[in-house]
Amino acid sequence: MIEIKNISAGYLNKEILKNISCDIDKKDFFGIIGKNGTGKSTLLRVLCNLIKPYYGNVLIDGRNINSFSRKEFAKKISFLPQYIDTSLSFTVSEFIMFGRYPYMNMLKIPSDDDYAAVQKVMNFLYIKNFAERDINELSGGEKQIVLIAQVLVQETDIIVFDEPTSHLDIGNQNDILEILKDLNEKCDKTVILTLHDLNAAGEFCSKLVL
Ligand SMILES: Nc1ncnc2c1ncn2[C@@H]1O[C@H](COP(=O)(O)OP(=O)(O)OP(=O)(O)O)[C@@H](O)[C@H]1O
Repeated sequence: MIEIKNISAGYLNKEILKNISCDIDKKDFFGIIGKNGTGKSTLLRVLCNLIKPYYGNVLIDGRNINSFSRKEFAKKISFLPQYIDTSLSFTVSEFIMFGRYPYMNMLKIPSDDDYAAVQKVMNFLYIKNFAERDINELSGGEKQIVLIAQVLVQETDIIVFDEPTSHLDIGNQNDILEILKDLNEKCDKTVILTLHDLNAAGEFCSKLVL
């Protein structure tokens, strides 16, 4: 259970979110919709502890998110931002492995468990055949699935996506949303996402906030 309590937040002294409260249940496929620039990404950043609110709190299972260590928090909640730089050259399996950072020791050498987790996610998303390809050679839709793989390999109960279907054609949008729905229904993940497609939001989300 996530409780967003009376959040006011923004950038420098520009307040974007004013007194926002809502509860997100463990089983929710929770959609956030709204016009451009209304603060959807800002709310996700607050939820993922990337920016501090001016006022208010976010609690996960009754615990204030400020009380988690970075690694502890990264095992609880994973986040796929709207824009992510994939310009550096990595193979798909190397790129997915970055998602295992909360489980690695100071030397950052992947363990057998880390390799097994990457394989498991690639099997789940049917992308094993991409494993050795350079991430920059993939199409937009293929890359999006690899980004989701990196989030999943973090093995958190809560996954947060900022517009996971933007820039995708309708077929790919649907495929991605079906994957997220499976994660929610079959793998018991709490899914929180922003969407612009109101039809898709209505079809897939169990709860929507505007
Ligand atoms: N890093 C930042 N520094 C300063 N202002 C920002 C920053 N990020 C966003 N903003 C401003 O905060 C407001 C809300 O932006 P935000 O990205 O949260 O909106 P959004 O609802 O997610 O928009 P969109 O649907 O276009 O992605 C906008 O006015 C934006 O210009």
